[in-house]
This record gives sequence, structure tokens and C-alpha cells, in this order.
Amino acid sequence: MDDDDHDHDIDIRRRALEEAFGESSDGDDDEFESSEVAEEKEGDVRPLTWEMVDGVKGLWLCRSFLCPSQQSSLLSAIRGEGWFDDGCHNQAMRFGDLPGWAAQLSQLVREAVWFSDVSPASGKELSPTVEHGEDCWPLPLDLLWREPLFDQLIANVYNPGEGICAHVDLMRFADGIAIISLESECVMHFTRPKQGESNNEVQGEVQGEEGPLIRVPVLLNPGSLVLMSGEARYLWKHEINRKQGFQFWNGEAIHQQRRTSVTLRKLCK
Ligand SMILES: O=C(O)CCC(=O)C(=O)O
Ligand SMILES: [Fe+2]
Repeated sequence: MDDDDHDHDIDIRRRALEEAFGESSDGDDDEFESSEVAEEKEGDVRPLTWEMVDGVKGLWLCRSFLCPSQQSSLLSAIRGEGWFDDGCHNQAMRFGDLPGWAAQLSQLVREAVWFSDVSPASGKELSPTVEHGEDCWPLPLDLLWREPLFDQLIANVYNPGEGICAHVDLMRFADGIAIISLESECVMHFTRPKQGESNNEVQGEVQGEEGPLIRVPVLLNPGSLVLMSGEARYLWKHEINRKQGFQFWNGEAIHQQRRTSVTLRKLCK
């Protein structure tokens, strides 16, 4: 991509971000936005860098997906739904037409993929352009351009110590799943049985109940976006174990606080 193309792309992305987070003309309370975000728009557009997670094909992480003010706006929008007001519920699901803020979030996911930079850390310093293969996109393009991109959301609130057991998301959901993390950071583990291909690319091996497992930890910082497709979505289980003694990153225990996440998926036809 030459400099002109790059500037043009940044321009498009800036406009897209303005549309998603800009001053609301219809006064819809449903939307999430903030004046800080509006100020940020005047300045540089933050580069959205994507990392391919080593060893887990189809797993991508964008650590800088939402800046702090966007994270606060999103949290306020979620709280504004009143789903968790009674203190008894820690999960809410919506199908079909998503609230305005979730539709905007979906749009931001699409833009984050379309205007992505693949991380040099992954050893593949590529900007995805048409001449590169599908593997260079954080989400395969047929999924990226489906309509709607997502029609189901789950908001989860986890208190310290609470997580989610190892699972593959239900087959009623199509390929291409997004997870946005807010508040406390945490480590999500991806696991799959050791037998099979691509064993030489793995970061860790442990003994699971069903035999040896390949285990790949991923740090989900607040504001990060995870995308799972293909093998990451269908062959690997994901899990967050926040019980005492399980949340470590680089040898250090993670200080746990409340964590909120939004998972966006599409129902199969
Ligand atoms: O809360 C998360 O980060 C993951 C949620 C999840 O995996 C699910 O709801 O299927
Ligand atoms: Fe899941």
C-alpha cells in the first residue's frame, strides 16, 4: 500500500468512527458515545494492530480496539440496559435486532478488521490487501461482509473468582465470534487435544481429563477484541478460570476485579 492509499484508508476509517461514535443527531439514548471520544476524533486515529495468536489458527487479538473513554461509554450503555440491576443476574442475552450501542459495536468490529494492521510481532508484517490470502484477515471476508455481521449478543459480568468453563460455542451459532473485554484483565485459555496436526507450533502442553491438551493462554486486556473463526471457533475450547491460583501472566498473579464482556455472534440460518 503506498502513502496515498494509506492516508485514504485512514480518512475512511476516521469517517467510519465518526459515524459510529459521533454526535447523535436522532437523540437516541440507546447509543454509546462520549465527548472524550469526540475530542479524540479530532486528533490522530489510533492504529489498530492485530495479533495472530501463535498456534491457534483463526484466533486474532486486537488489544487497542476500544480506548478508555470508549470502554466507559460501552459500560454505561450496558448498565443503562438495567440487565444487572437486581444483583441476581450476571448474564444477559439478546437475539435479533441488537440495541443501538451493540449495532455500533458490531460496526466498529467490521471497521477494525477492514482497516487492520497485522502485528509485526506475529512475524507477518502485512497490511491485508487484496493480494494477500484470507489467512491475513482477522476475519474471513465472507464473514466480515455478511449482513448483519452479528445478531446475537451476550453480556457477562464476572465477579473476582468467577469465569467460564472450557467450551466450544454452540453449533447454532455461525462461524466468526467476537469477544470484547471490559474492566478487569484476565487470561483466557484455548485448549485442544494434542493428537492431530500443528503440534510443533504449540506454546504449552498439559495433561487434560481427555488426555494431553495443547494449552494456549491469551491475555484479554480491557478494551481488547478477540475474533475466533475456523479452527479457533470449532476445534479449540476456550475457558476463563478465575479461581484462586489460576490467573497468572508472565509469572505474576493478576489482580482480579469485576470483569464485563460482550460476545457477539450470528445465528445460523
Ligand atoms: O466472557 C467471555 O470473555 C467469554 C464468553 C464466552 O465464551 C461465551 O459466552 O461463550
Ligand atoms: Fe464462548
